[in-house]
Amino acid sequence: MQAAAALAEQTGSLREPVYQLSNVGKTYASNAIIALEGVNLTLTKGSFSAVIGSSGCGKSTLLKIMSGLIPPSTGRVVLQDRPVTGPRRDIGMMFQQATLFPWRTTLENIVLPIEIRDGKAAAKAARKPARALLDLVGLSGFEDAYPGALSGGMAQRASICRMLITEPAVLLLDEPFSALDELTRDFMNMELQRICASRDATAFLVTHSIQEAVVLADVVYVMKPRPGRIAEVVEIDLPRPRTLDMMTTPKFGDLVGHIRSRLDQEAFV
Ligand SMILES: Nc1ncnc2c1ncn2[C@@H]1O[C@H](COP(=O)(O)OP(=O)(O)OP(=O)(O)O)[C@@H](O)[C@H]1O
Repeated sequence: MQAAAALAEQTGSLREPVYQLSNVGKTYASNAIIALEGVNLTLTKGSFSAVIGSSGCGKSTLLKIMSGLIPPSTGRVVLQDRPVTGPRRDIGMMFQQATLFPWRTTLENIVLPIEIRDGKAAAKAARKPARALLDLVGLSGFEDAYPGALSGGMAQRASICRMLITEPAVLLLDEPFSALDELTRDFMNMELQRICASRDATAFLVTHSIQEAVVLADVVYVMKPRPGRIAEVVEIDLPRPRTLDMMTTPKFGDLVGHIRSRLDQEAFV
């Protein structure tokens, strides 16, 4: 019992649920494809979850439903006790590309969600917290730089700030560093862990990399296609903070090997 309680604490399952999906399914009307079936998952406060699966297993569909962009065909999606029926202020999103506007400075890009939501005066007031976020992600001094002058990693740091400025309850991360080179990606993953821990953020990551899922997540959801479903939930009981050195340990290798064995091999390199 004690061991179970310790594991539950480590994986965050003793903390309050933030985001809950119950029996979520999606059938696209245009082609009658069952993209998702019977998906159940709970994200607890401060937890980091990852979803991995071969191409076409429904990861994007799941993320679109979670972000409120498309409705599920069946089931319930609840964030902070309220059903998700469309895009919401308390949902933060980050994509593969930073999608910063090139004609706005870094600071102006970061406060843009506030400007759209609450107007120019509110965006001006948000400059102070935006500067604090730039400091958090190591971009102090780049407030007035235009995106063209930022590296790929720096641009993604700026988009982390833009995601965090509205203080979302959950962060939905769609392969945020997959366009970066491997070294930068590893480094940014460690940065993401640090930033999430410092804000007690609840995060959900879609990735094609088993290593990335294992090094970052408390829980990895392994998906399988036709119909898209969660085939296994793997708890990652590695200590925190995670380090890149951990990736060379036998325990890490065992976890990666286990997840790999559950996936359709042909979709992974
Ligand atoms: N808008 C849509 N209309 C019809 N079918 C769709 C639509 N979007 C996705 N699908 C189908 O749903 C299934 C799941 O697709 P989805 O894009 O969610 O998978 P994925 O795991 O994100 O794939 P990938 O890793 O290649 O991005 C696929 O069979 C796909 O063809």
